Amino acid sequence: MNETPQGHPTGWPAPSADSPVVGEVTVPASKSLTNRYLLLAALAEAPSVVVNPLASRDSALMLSALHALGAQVEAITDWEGSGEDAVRVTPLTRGSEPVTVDCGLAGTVMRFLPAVAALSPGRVQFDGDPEAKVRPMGAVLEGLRALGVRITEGGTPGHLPFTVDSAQGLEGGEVTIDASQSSQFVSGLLLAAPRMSAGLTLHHSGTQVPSLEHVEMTLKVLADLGVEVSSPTPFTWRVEPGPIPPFTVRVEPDLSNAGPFLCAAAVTGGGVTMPGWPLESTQIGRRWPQLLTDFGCQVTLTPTSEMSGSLTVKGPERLTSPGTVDGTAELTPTVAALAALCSEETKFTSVGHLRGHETNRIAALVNEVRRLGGAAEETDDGFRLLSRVKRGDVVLSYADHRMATFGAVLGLAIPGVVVEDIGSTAKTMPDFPDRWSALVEA
Ligand SMILES: O=C(O)C1=C[C@@H](OP(=O)(O)O)[C@@H](O)[C@H](O)C1
Ligand SMILES: C=C(OP(=O)(O)O)C(=O)O
Repeated sequence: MNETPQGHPTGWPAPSADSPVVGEVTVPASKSLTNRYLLLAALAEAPSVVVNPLASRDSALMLSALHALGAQVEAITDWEGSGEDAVRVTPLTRGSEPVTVDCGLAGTVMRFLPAVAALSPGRVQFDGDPEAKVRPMGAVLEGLRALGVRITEGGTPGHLPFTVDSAQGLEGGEVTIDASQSSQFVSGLLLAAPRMSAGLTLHHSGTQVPSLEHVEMTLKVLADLGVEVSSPTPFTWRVEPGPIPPFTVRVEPDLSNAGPFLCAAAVTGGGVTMPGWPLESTQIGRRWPQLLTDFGCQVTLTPTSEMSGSLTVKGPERLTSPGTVDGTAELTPTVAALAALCSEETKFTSVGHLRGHETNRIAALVNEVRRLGGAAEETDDGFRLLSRVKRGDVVLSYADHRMATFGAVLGLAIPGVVVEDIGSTAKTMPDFPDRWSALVEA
């Protein structure tokens, strides 16, 4: 194991592959879908059941927050003999006493729950990890203020911590925000909108919303539960007011977290199969088959039921860069691991908002590629990977699960990679090290 830098005395020696990685793997449920369903269950008319929810730090933070806001949460094992776990959520009823919500580092908690908190009278204090206090929150707070909610900020303006204080609940109506820094600003307001007495018409004032797939996911989840939603013009969304009927839903696997496992085949010339791949999905990870093909992999999806299929990725002898990778949002660190192993240059565009993710991912990726002997530089809307990484070293994680898995993927191809904090993967996949070893060391 390599020496780690001062202040990081331990680390996770990433397994390196001396032969192609071959195997079958499944991944836990989607973070984005789990947290949307849990939130909407807490706003529904009667108890709802979320089957196969993600069990990770981000979903635990969502459950604790909904509980603090007055929802009851019950874990069910072997739901109806299916062998799968589930959570039953009894909708929230708020008392008037002040409550605190710990957002940890979860964007879906810090951006989605302020509007939920504002639906009922009372004060809710939002706080989170030190890394969360630099993630942008301004558009959520300004949007709520424009809807009549009192927000008191306790730190840097436009950031955690803050208090949401709603005297009468939320009437809704019409509001304009700038969601250029995160699609979660849009989703957060839309998810609470059915319970606003006038519903909500939301306009985005900028030219781009990053990760629009996640807004599409929000609209689809609402529509599937019977809420009337529309997008009369680009960057305007309308959610009609009305009850959310109780529901039972099964959560899809997390296609973003599938990425590192599929990349294990890509970077070792191996073959990885993932059963249960949804044939249709609103997750941005649906882009993996195309992305992997663009880097020279052979990808096949064989339907095994009406809903899902078996996805197989076969890695090439040598990865080749597609040149430009555009708008990959939360997939970017994993795609960057592929690009960092290509001899050709790769330009990542329309991902400038990653500076407001779990860490400044643009700076983090450029730093870590350079540490491993590659050349990289930041651009306004992303970064360029200019030459291949050459040697193993410590890969810092910056408390970011996707930087940790970036290190894991590189470690397969470059011996001597040590991931500084593999524990950061607990955000969305607490057993990542075991799943990784089971696939790559089999
Ligand atoms: O709504 C969601 O569940 C998410 C939206 C995206 O946020 P950004 O638009 O800030 O990238 C994504 O990166 C994040 O991991 C999850
Ligand atoms: C950006 C991410 O998370 P969050 O939901 O905290 O924004 C991510 O998971 O890559």
